[in-house]
Amino acid sequence: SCFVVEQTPLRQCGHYTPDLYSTPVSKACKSPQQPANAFSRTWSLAQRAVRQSPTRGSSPPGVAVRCILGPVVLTVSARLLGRTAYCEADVNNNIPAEFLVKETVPEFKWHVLWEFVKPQLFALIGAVVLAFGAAILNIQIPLMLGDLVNVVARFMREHAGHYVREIRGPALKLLGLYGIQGLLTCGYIILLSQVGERVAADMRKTLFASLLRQDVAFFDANRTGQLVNRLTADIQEFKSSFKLVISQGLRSITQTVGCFVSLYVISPKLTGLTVVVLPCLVGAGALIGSFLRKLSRLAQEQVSKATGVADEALGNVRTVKAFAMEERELQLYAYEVDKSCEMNETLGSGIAVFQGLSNIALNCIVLGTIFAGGSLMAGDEMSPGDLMSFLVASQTVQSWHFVSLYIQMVRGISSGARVFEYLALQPTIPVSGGGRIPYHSLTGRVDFMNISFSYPTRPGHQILKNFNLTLPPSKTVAIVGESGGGKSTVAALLERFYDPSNGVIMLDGLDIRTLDPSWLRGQVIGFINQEPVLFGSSVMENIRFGKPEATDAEVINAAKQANAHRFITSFPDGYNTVVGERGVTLSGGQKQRIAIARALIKNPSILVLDEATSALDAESERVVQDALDRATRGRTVLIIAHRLSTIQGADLICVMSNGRIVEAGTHLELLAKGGLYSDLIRRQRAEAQK
Ligand SMILES: Nc1ncnc2c1ncn2[C@@H]1O[C@H](COP(=O)(O)OP(=O)(O)OP(=O)(O)O)[C@@H](O)[C@H]1O
Repeated sequence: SCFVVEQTPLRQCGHYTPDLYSTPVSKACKSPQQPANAFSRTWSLAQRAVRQSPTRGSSPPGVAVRCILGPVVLTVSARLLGRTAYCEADVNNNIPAEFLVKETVPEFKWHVLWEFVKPQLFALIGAVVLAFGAAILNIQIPLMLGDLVNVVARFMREHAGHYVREIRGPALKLLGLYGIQGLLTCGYIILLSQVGERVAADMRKTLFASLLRQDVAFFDANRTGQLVNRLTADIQEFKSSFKLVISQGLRSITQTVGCFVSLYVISPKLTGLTVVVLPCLVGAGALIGSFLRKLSRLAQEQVSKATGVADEALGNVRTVKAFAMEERELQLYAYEVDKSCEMNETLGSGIAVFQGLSNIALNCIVLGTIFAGGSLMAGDEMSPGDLMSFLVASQTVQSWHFVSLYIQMVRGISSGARVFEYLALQPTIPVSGGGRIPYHSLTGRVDFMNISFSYPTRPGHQILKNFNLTLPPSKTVAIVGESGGGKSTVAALLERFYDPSNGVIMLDGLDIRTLDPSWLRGQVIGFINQEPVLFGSSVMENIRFGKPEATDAEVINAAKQANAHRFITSFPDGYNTVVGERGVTLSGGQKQRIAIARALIKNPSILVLDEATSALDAESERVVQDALDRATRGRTVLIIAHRLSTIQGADLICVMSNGRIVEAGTHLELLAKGGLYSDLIRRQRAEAQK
């Protein structure tokens, strides 16, 4: 019998196996029955068999039997060892606790799986046919071994003819069969690996696209880590199960004839031979193994890289959405996923070659044993039937595999169902689609009309109540008010991160729900917030995020407008300076100015500044404020402000309280009024003097 070595994490149990599916070895080794135990159990069974089971024929158990069957037992033991560990590894696969303990299990949708499998149908059918062929050969091989033994037996009985000449024919036939079996095994594993990797890659891309499409409210309700896990752990689990169930399931069903073997024999004489042969095989296996492990590590690193891209995009989804960059993030992710798909396919092929070679090697041990042991049969110490029954039985110890297969199938189905659950989600706010206003006729007037709003995650907590506000074209309007009063919520509604529960937001007299959100966010509104989020790429790429098609000259021009050009060019790598994850290598003021350049490069008609300078020290604030003053010229501007000093020049200042505007006017008008605004000013001055 052959087994899929790729999924047998024996490495740290003292045996080599490449871990394609990254099953944690510690878990695999912690299986209730250690492989070493399996080996000694097989060994002791073999000894008992020698003591308790005399051969059915007249020949006494003697040297010949031991010489022939000893290495065969070792071979089969080695296989059983692998098999046992394999089964246990399956049972102890690495499913994080959160995935094992689930209150509700979503339904597995076969038609969705079909959509992913359909493009790989030919490869899948090929894999099934080859696997089936390998399984049929696995049944044939012991029978042919029996024929071979009969030739040997006849020669022993009749002592006629030339031994080597007589045995050559069946031996070559068997050798050919081993070769074909190895090829079939190699072929179906390559195909299955290809199908598994491509289905998984397609699932990852589709799931990522589906996640990026979701509303901001969806991300309020779900933890990014969990989403990323669905992209990684769940799909990985599903892929492993998919491959395993097809390969092992098919073979087990085909090969398990229902017979259990209890004929294990020791051959002290041939143990010496085995001691010479096995280390060579183990050495060769270890060599190939280390190569495959390296491949496996690289492939896993690539998978993590892809996950990193997804994690960053999903973690910064507001920024991605504010720049309508869902499509670009999807492309970046698809690129990394395709790379990891390619590496995993190479790894799969390596494992397949290893599997084929190990099958040939192991089978050749059996052949060698019979070849060598045949000469010992001359002593009539064993009947051919005994040998046959042993050989056949060694091929049929597969039935215990069904249990682990079933467990793996259940895991695969629940992982798949969790993935499909997110694929089926439909956002309430589409990413794109809807009307656009031609650039030359867009004035940038915004009207919030009778807006009421509660966040979907807190439906009982009303943030805005009959909120009314107009942003006149090319004017600057500032909103001030107590913290948590709903100022940022106004900006989020304008960006269409959420839709109001009641009321309408108009852009140039058109309900923004009828407009294309991708156009609105990508071209009309420039959004700069208190803690700008940068991506871990170069300064150039970060600014270009605002307009992917921008030339270098446009990027530099935007940086100049944002007062950023001088500090960028002072870096040794200039615009190619990599800013580190989330821009950690830059100061707050530098990050802010790059964010301003990123917003300005798309030349937005409306600029939303959400406390853009409140996190900066006085010097940085001055430079950034200077950049903002330049940036706001000629645009409709909404400033959400905490520090009242920065908004005194605004055309209109609105004071928010209890979800609505309670005061509005210029700085001087509001001061003269002596209401809430002048209170805020007084309080802030008092705090500054402390
Ligand atoms: N994503 C969200 N989900 C649920 N509630 C939210 C969400 N974002 C904000 N809130 C709640 O909405 C209310 C208004 O928040 P918002 O950020 O609009 O206030 P703010 O006036 O901008 O406050 P600050 O000046 O402190 O930034 C707060 O009570 C806040 O807890």
